[in-house]
Amino acid sequence: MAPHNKLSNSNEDTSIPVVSFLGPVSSYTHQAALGCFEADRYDYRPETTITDVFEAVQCGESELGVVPFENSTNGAVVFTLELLADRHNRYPDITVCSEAYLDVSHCLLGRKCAKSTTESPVMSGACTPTMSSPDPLKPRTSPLYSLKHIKRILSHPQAFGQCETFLGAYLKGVERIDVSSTSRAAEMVKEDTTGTSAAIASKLAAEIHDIDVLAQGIEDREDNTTRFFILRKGTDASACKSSKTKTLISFTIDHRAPGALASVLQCFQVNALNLTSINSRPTKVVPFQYIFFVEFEGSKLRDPTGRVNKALSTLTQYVQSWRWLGSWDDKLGR
Ligand SMILES: O=C(O)C(=O)C[C@]1(C(=O)O)C=C[C@@H](O)C=C1
Repeated sequence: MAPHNKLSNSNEDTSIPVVSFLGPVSSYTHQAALGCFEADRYDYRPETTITDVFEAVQCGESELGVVPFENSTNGAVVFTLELLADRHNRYPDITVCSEAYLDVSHCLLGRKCAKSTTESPVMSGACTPTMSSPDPLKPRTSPLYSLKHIKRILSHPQAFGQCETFLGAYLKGVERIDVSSTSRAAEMVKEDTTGTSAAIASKLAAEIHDIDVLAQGIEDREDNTTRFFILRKGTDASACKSSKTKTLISFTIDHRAPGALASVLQCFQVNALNLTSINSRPTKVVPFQYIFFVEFEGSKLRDPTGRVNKALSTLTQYVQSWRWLGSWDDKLGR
């Protein structure tokens, strides 16, 4: 990996690789990055948006980038898919070289209500069975303090989608504001002197920004997990060391040709390659036509049976365009 970040002017090469991540510090992406790269061997650089991470890697400012890809409760991170779709060829050299899984447990962060810190939190009527909702979902946790003073909730849109049951029960109808990350939400709540804003963010964000934890474990599911991609520029032939690997491709097809998508998917079936995810985003050329993303088990870079490269060469006859987006070691369950 080419070193970039010079620490001194001496002839001795003391440079360390830069890792960009969706910041600010204490975002879940930051926590995922910390689990992948030893803090003393890498220069961590927080970026404001996922786009900034892609740009830093593409222009060579950063050797590696960490971005969220999907969540087990709320699905794909559309911002990342949009960038991987790369409609204007802005990130031609970006590939996925690794992945990381992080258990995600959210807190509601804010200021305890000055008047009612001892008041027991009041449960809304959302859990009471009604004619229209005879079997309402029960949140996994209840607030530690009253939430009566909360007028707005800030978070990353992904995090809102992972906490719907808690929000529906205790903060129904409260305004939601989408921000670039959960840690940015925590920063903004810290800055709000009225004390009426709350953030959905991590416990680490509460500690770093010195704000109160009003509720914890507010995610809908205990097994809430987010998968992150590690990006690099170009190909790292040594990215696939394990016997379990994954590959991601994107492609477009002729939407008028019946069975075009089925023909592409069949290339994987006939080569006994198991699919692990399928996503799509609009082409933004013709309405309701899509760029597809298919992820499957196997590596283009280390392909002893030749099945991956066979599938990839066969699918070229069914697609209008396609792109290999990377092969890496499967980290699920490790
Ligand atoms: O906002 C953050 O802290 C992030 O790192 C982003 C992100 C995401 O986009 O999925 C990461 C993990 C959680 O799923 C919620 C938000």
